[in-house]
Amino acid sequence: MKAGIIGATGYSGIELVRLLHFHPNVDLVKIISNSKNGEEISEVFPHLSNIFQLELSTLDIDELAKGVDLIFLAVPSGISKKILPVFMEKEIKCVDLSGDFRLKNPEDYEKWYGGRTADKHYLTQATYGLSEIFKEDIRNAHYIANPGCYPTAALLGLIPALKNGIIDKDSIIIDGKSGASGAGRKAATATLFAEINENVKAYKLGKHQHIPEIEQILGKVSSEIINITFTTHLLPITRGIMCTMYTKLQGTTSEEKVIDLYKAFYEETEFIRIRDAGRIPAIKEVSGSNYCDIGFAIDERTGTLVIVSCIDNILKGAAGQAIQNMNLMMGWDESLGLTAAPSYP
Ligand SMILES: NC(=O)C1=CN([C@@H]2O[C@H](COP(=O)(O)OP(=O)(O)OC[C@H]3O[C@@H](n4cnc5c(N)ncnc54)[C@H](OP(=O)(O)O)[C@@H]3O)[C@@H](O)[C@H]2O)C=CC1
Ligand SMILES: CC(=O)N[C@@H](CCC(=O)OP(=O)(O)O)C(=O)O
Repeated sequence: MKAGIIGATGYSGIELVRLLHFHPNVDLVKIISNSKNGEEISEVFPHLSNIFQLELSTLDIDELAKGVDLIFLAVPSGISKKILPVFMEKEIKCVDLSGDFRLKNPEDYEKWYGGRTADKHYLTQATYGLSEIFKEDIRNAHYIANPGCYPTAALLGLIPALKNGIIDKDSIIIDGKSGASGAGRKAATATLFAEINENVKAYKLGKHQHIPEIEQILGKVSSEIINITFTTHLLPITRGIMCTMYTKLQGTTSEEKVIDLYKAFYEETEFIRIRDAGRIPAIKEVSGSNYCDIGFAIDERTGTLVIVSCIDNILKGAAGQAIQNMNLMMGWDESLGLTAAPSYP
């Protein structure tokens, strides 16, 4: 199958290039960049020297549509909503990594992202691609709204407890922490070395664009209105996300019972690893892989279940999950091209 990437020079885009080059069923034939038009990808990114050669070109939608079966859009939110509808009209399969097609309520998009949402006709055609939770919908989809990085970690950690009624839906607090690559490759003061090194900052308090996305999906799986408290922090590391989640338990239970429940919930999945009692995951234990590792602790004094969920933001939080969704859409094994173990340390 022939694939193309729009936004191949960004952090998610270049990770898609690396993963798709080694994917057994994909021929990566088009890589699009406005800023590096005409340059060889391995000249712009020397880590690909002697591995992958292809010239970057500017976006010509008609020409691109003629040459590929599937497109990945790895461009900023606000850009995809202008491009994806054109591919929808041409019935070319797409996986969009941006936030433009995730929120189904136009008012939410306007409030949290700013600007007008995509037309409803196109918005409703995009399937939310949280691979493990909406597998059957994704298998039948043509267009995927790939989840945000924080929502992937948070939702995979919360959904089994919420769906099984073991936590109070009104008591969800998510403490999210991300490496700097989550902010993308564009130059910005907030992600300068001198700003993040030996520092940790909280940001976008009560204003993060992933709040409505997490609430939308928790609401969908529980059929209830869910409001969360969500705070994000920037860590002095390159890759990785940790979401530590605090929720009140409904009644009493044990860590072993919670672990058994999660292991049963994710029994059929490839990339979720549920930790045994007392073994809390760390970012380094998933970095460079498509895994999401989840661990638990119960604070019996306060009746609180603490859930810790870790992913690599560029893999399971972006390019890795995008490929997992492509595999599902194409009817292939969902782990094709994604079997690398985490790189440690
Ligand atoms: N980084 C992460 O951890 C995650 C990112 N995402 C989402 O994935 C998408 C890509 O993110 P990321 O890789 O971090 O972003 P980057 O900022 O690293 O890269 C953005 C890419 O988009 C291209 N681009 C920028 N502006 C335009 C434009 N106006 N028209 C067309 N192309 C444009 C740039 O290429 P050029 O200027 O060369 O054309 C570049 O290749 C975003 O929507 C982001 O929200 C989702 C989950 C996690
Ligand atoms: C560290 C950092 O800045 N991370 C970004 C994650 C961006 C992202 O994935 O956002 P989309 O929803 O637009 O895809 C943030 O917190 O906004």
